[in-house]
Amino acid sequence: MNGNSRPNGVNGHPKDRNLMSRKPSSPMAPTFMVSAPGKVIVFGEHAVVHGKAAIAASISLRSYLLVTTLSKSQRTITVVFPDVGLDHTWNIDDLPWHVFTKLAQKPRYYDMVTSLDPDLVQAMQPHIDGVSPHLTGEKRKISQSAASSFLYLFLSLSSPTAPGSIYTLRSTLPIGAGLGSSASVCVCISAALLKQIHVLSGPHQDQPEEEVDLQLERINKWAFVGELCIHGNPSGVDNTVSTRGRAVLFKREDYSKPPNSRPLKDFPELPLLLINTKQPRSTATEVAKVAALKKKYPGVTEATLDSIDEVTMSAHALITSENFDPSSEENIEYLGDLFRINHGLLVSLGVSHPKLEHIRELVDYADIGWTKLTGAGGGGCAITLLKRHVDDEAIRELQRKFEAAGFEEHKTTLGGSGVGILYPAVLRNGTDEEGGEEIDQKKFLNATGPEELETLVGVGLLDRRPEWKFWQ
Ligand SMILES: Nc1ncnc2c1ncn2[C@@H]1O[C@H](COP(=O)(O)OP(=O)(O)OP(=O)(O)O)[C@@H](O)[C@H]1O
Ligand SMILES: C[C@@](O)(CCO)CC(=O)[O-]
Repeated sequence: MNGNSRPNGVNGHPKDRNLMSRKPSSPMAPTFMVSAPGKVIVFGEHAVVHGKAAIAASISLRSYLLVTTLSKSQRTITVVFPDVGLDHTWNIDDLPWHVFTKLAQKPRYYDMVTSLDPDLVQAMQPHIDGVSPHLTGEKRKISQSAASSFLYLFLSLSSPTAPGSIYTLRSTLPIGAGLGSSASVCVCISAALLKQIHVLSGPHQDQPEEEVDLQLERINKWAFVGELCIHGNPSGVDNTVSTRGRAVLFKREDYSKPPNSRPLKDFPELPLLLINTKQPRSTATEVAKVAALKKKYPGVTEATLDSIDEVTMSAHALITSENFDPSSEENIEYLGDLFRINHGLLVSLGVSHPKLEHIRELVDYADIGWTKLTGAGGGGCAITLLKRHVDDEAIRELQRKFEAAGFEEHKTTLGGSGVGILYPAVLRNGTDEEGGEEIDQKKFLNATGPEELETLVGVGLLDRRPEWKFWQ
């Protein structure tokens, strides 16, 4: 462990924490916040890792990262990610900047990085080993992988002269449930660090489309690098939809080139139920399972992945056709059939879970829709596309059965905004504070649960908060 690292440990509820000692004196920049959404993969998970197409849409559950710049004399960076029990401080001067003298060249913020640098990963390791000593097993791994992703991006994008800062992250997304929690965190980290090194312009009204696109691509590229630290082998679909929001058709055939991602304008507001098995799993493990299957049965696995590609492209053709009408029974049934087929193919790839099958069975018995797993599977979430004209009581009955089985329903909407910024971190929030309510770390950490967090800083669904700005 790096002797100068200071593992602080998160003990108890954030409300108990005395954060006053952290309050910066004469900060060098205003406190600001960034936010990015999670996603559902509607079609094509796993196949997308192997160069096939996927359709994904952003959801209204999001991560929020508050950046507090310290005074000039405070030469530390602190990550406070209470959702994963992470609270750690590094001295900026002790970080392994020396590794860049060995590397051919330090990556520049506009470079395209498609793999992790093994020298940097190795040099970082002693600074990660001491993170979250109060946790053990899987919990420690989760906490350390979030720290790795942050530190890799910090070292790549910042410099030894970076201002001391505190990065506080909270999310309304369930972690490791297939809803892109890691991607939304990585998009937040990328956007915050790029903002701090002053290489993001806007967002502002009338910003030309190409300029907006450039900023989003910059954020997306580094978010992908963060995902590399967590996942091992991400396709990039999650960070792309988290950065850009709305819905995309995504394909990455050649990992050394940028992916092909096409926005899906007017993505339909499909009548979906989003059910969480609450069975924990890791995306990296599920992705590795498919890779192992492909190695063992290359022909069969490739044919299965090709079939998933056909399903995705068939759904895409329907959704983008002129005659598509989401209120048409025939169209919904067509998409429903594709849900069922896509799920069956994922089952044969070995990435379902008995609890996901239980959700599917309950929906099938009720005969009110079509179900598929979403995200990496192995647990996590399933989505059910509801049939037209389903009786409300039948849905309530099903919801009771989900609850009795220990599953959780997430209420969310599809296709919202991508990465956004609140600069400075001040919201009107209906308070008497002159100029609005300043969001400081204490208030941010004290918000209990997703609802309070949404109320305090949420991007806002129905009553959009005008202070949040988006590149769009
Ligand atoms: N709220 C959070 N705070 C800090 N780190 C987080 C948070 N949410 C996710 N992470 C990081 O992301 C990892 C979870 O990523 P994983 O890919 O396994 O799940 P996911 O992104 O939710 O699912 P999927 O990739 O299937 O959509 C955690 O191990 C942690 O490192
Ligand atoms: C399983 C996967 O296809 C989706 C995870 O949300 C992995 C990826 O695309 O990186």
